[in-house]
Amino acid sequence: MTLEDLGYNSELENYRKEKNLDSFAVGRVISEHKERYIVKTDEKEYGSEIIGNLRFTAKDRTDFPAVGDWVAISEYNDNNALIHAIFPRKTVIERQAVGKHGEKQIIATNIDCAFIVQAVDRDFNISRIERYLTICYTSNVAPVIILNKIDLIGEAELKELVTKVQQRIKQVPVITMSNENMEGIEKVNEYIKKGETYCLLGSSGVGKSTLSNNLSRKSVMKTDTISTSTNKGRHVTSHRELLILENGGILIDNPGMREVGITDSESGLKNTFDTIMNLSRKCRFKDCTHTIEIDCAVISAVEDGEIDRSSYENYLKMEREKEHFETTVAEKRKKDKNFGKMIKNYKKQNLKNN
Ligand SMILES: Nc1nc2c(ncn2[C@@H]2O[C@H](COP(=O)(O)OP(=O)(O)OP(=O)(O)O)[C@@H](O)[C@H]2O)c(=O)[nH]1
Ligand SMILES: [Zn+2]
Repeated sequence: MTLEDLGYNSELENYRKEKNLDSFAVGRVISEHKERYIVKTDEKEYGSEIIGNLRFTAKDRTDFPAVGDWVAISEYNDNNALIHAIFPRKTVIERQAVGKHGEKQIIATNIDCAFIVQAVDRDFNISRIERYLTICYTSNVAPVIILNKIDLIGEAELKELVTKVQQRIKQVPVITMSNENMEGIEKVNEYIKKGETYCLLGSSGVGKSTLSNNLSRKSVMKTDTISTSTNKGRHVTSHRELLILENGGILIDNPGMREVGITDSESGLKNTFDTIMNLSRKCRFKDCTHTIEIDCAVISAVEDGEIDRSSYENYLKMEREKEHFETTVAEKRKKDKNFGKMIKNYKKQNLKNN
């Protein structure tokens, strides 16, 4: 195993030299659980935590390591290491943090290409594909659509589904496959290049784990857990979330990939709904919301059937989610600022009184 097998490249090596990180070892975060990280190097895996300085300078959760990150570490015993620095992230897939409005949570970093997996039976839903697509475009991750479980439907039905997808989503490759009879798996493999990192996005039950098993050398997914002793004498067991695939690609399979909410996804929405975006230039009002305005080019196009109505409705829904996220962030900032002011005044007051 070399670092290159894990996706290390000259860009990262240049950064290491530039920042004088030569005295540290380099590894990739392959799992995270409650601020304990498993970092894989070319030699072994370490249970790791971050150094105090990294914690104190962190502005929010996104400054903490995440699965997929490259990190500089120092070994402090055979099994454990300290994380001193996180290398710059090429891409970041993040979502609205569960239960914490206006906060982001990183799901995985440094992903080159995402497979958006959907099953052709009950799960099939183009709006959901558009949602994952928006997430990909927001994070600069190249998308590929996989329609799985094609063994469950007939050829004609499949053809119809593919046409439907391609009518609404242009310029994204669509692969049809089955884990059951292995049809189409080789088409998935064609997209996987050595040293590049991939992930599977999709709802529960669409066949992601089965597919990653089929793509990886060994069936390690659900069976293989690793146990790492911590400095506190505890044992942490965690699933490996990063796999090396048969043809040298790296696959991140992370539980967070199942439900991914919209954050500040301006660029993602623009790319996913490019037809709507292009048309909106023809609306009478510059700030047209394409809902109630007169002379709205988007509404006209929906009425003429030029834009699919469910695609339009999906766009409006995600736009609202995006706005909700942004408003919450703005309100939070204001609150934090007011709180900061209060502390400052309090300190001033204290100085005066003493
Ligand atoms: N008929 C059929 N069943 C499949 C196919 N792929 C997966 N399955 C079945 O679908 C079920 C769910 O598959 P998983 O691979 O666990 O799905 P998942 O997306 O990983 O689900 P989560 O782990 O909950 O996110 C299992 O019973 C699989 O055997 C397929 O191509 N055809
Ligand atoms: Zn409009």
